[in-house]
Amino acid sequence: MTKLSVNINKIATLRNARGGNIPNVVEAAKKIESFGGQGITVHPRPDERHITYQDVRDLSPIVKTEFNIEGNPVAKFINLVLEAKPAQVTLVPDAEDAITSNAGWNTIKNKEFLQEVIQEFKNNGIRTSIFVDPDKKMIEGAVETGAERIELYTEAFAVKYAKGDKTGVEPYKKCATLAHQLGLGINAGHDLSLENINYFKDNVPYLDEVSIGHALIAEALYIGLEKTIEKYLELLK
Ligand SMILES: CC(=O)[C@@H](O)[C@H](O)COP(=O)(O)O
Ligand SMILES: NCC(=O)COP(=O)(O)O
Repeated sequence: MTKLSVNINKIATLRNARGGNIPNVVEAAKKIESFGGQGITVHPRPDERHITYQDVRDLSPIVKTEFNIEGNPVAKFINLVLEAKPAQVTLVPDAEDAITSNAGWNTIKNKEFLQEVIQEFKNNGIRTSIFVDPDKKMIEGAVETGAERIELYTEAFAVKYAKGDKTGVEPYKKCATLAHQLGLGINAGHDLSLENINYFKDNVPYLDEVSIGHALIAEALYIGLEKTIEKYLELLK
């Protein structure tokens, strides 16, 4: 079974639009868990445009499933993660001004840096995952960093799938098989949705977990959060 971790960034985006506390991200996380969500993902960005550092501190004691914090491991982020002690940290090489995550790590060029950061998280009992493009060389490089998992960056698959081109899944199949052979766990995320998740899941082996936010929160506007989560869980069985 592939676990569903719900990314709640967009709930914070809505809250921040008015500056108050509606919707409340802590209450939303509790509801998501009560609806069957198997994890909560947040991606605090340096400008705190959605999830704030304080949100991470508030969520940390209340998340009962798997708490996953994503971000670029700059000093401020590392300190926050060490304080929050989530089950998993996902390292993403996103630039400060990027509108959203737009590339995976070059695991070869950044090997020493990643080894150092990953070791620090491991010493603190936090599972590490690194965001990578579906490129075999980057998967081989990921093993060298000491990360326990990779998160396959699924935007390229999602873009092709939306155009009716199902071949976009091929590199993901190959990379997931290789990653599994090399002993890595496999997560995936970015632009996954009710439209494409079933095809991805059925075609990519050894998928431990997907984190889904943007589409899931948008879909919930039409059919409600509970029903949306139910549908994902059914498609991920
Ligand atoms: C790491 C990743 O894939 C991103 O999808 C991310 O977590 C979403 O971030 P935004 O909500 O800021 O677009
Ligand atoms: N790691 C990917 C994630 O958490 C959610 O990405 P998206 O569904 O908001 O594109």
